[in-house]
Amino acid sequence: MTVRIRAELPLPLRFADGWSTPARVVTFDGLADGREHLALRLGPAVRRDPLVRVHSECLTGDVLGSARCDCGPQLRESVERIADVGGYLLYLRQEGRGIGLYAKLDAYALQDDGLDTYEANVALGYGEDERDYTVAAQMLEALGERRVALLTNNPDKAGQLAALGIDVVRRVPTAVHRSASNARYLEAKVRHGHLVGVAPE
Ligand SMILES: Nc1nc2c(ncn2[C@@H]2O[C@H](COP(=O)(O)OP(=O)(O)OP(=O)(O)O)[C@@H](O)[C@H]2O)c(=O)[nH]1
Ligand SMILES: [Zn+2]
Repeated sequence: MTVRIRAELPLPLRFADGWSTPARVVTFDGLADGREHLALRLGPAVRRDPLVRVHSECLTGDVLGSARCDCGPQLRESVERIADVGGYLLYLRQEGRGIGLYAKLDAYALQDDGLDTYEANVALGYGEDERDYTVAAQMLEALGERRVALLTNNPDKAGQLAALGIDVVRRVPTAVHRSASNARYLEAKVRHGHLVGVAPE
C-alpha cells in the first residue's frame, strides 16, 4: 500500500521556558506497522536536503524529563535547529529502542544491578536495539523528501535509512547532553558505535 499524507495542520509549539516556534504536524495512512507516527514540519521551506531528525519515542525522557538518558534535551535541540534551517522531525513510536515502555523500565532495573543498556535488553530476551526505520523512509517518501541531512550520532540510523532508499547526503551531529545521571548510558552508546561528540568527516 502506498503511504500517503492523511492530514497536515498547524501545531504551534511552546516549551516550558517560553521558547516557541510555528510548526505543522503531518499524519499518514498506510505506514508499514500501522502505528501512529508523526512528522513535524519546522522552519522555512527548503528546496534541497532538509534537516531531518528521526527521534524514537522516550516517554520518560521526552515528556517526564527523566535524566537517565539524553532524549529530552536531544528532542528540544532538534526542534530548535530544524526550526532555524527548515526540515522535519519524525517522531517514531518505538519506545525503548523498540522493546516498549514497561520492558525499558525492566531494563533500567537491571542497569541498576550493573548491566549496561544493551546487555539489559539481551538479558530480558530482546535484541540490543530492535528499532526498524522502514516507517521513517515511508514518511519521507510521502513528504517528497528522498535526500536529507540527518541529525544524529547513530550510524545505524543513517545506514538503515540509506538501505531503505533514502539518500543521506550529510550526517549532522547532535550536541552531547551529558550529566551525572546519564554518563553510563552515553558511554555504552559510544561502545556500540555512536559518534557522540564526533564531527562528520
Ligand atoms: N531499551 C532501552 N531503551 C532505551 C534506554 N534508554 C533510552 N532508550 C530508548 O532509546 C531510544 C533513543 O535512542 P538513543 O540510542 O538514545 O539515540 P538514537 O536516537 O539512537 O541516536 P541519536 O540519533 O544519536 O540520538 C528511545 O526509544 C528511548 O526510549 C535504555 O536504557 N534501554
Ligand atoms: Zn530516553
